[in-house]
Amino acid sequence: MEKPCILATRLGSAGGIYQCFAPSIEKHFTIISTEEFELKEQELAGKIRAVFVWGHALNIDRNLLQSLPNLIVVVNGGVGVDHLDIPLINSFGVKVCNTPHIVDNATADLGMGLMLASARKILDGHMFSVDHSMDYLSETFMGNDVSGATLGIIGMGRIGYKVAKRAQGFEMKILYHNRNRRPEEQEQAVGATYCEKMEDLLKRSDFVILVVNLSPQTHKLIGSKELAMMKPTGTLINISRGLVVDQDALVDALQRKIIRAAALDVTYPEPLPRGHPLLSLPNVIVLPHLGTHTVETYRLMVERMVTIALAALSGDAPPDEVKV
Ligand SMILES: O=C(O)C(=O)CO
Repeated sequence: MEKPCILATRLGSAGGIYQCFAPSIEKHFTIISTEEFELKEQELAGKIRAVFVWGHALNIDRNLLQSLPNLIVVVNGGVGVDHLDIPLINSFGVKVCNTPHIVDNATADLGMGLMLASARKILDGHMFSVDHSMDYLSETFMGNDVSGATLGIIGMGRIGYKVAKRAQGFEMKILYHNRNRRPEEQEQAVGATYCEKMEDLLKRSDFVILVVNLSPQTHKLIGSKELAMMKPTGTLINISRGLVVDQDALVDALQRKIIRAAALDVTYPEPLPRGHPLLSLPNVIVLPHLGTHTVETYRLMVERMVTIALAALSGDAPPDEVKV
């Protein structure tokens, strides 16, 4: 029997780094890459039952949805679905699902990695080892302690909580700010103290990590006013979405030494264009949104995406449907 088709961004492209995950999809589906779809839209459109999407790689707009009459489900690899117009997709009778839980550890690990890399000048040290262009004893390499420092977590959902667990291992003092306070036993389990006002957290933290979803409430949540509340020795770490921070305000705060450092997995746009001021500032680390990028996490994520698509196609309620 002919397998149903899925339209997959990134995964399908020949030789793409995600090619190694294709076999678990191909057990059940034929993968149509976006490139192939563009070339043979007339022939393929009616066969596509699911779309697998990672981030902004595919714009699922009205035109695309109109061209896929038999589409049942859009499955997002990762938790954040701010790049998807869910009401529009649903208006075509198509469900949207994501893969929460699976990405939590990898994303929390990366947050810790950014904090350590920034505080301990790990990238500067590597650059020195490569080209010896700096003085080994220069203050460039003089870092700051993570152990014992105060970490402020803004957004205490699943990933924020995982960050807290890790920070506990580093004997950090942990503050958090969240729409809803966690039950006392959960706070105690990771030694986290609730700050009802974000301002308190900003003033008291050595490291502030952003772990919120992007929403109208969190859009540019951190601007010049909030940055000015941070300690001059403070570091901002962002593993949520670029747009949670006003990037111009961040550049200004770093240039004027209002805060000491920033470590960003996410920016807008992604990647930042060459020559962007954040890329040439000292004390700034910018990654190209690597939060979930581990072989193990991608393998689990792709398997989960297959499970979701199979459920949706068989008419069952798919797991992890995102409802708005
Ligand atoms: O899961 C997601 O949405 C992420 O962006 C993790 O970095």
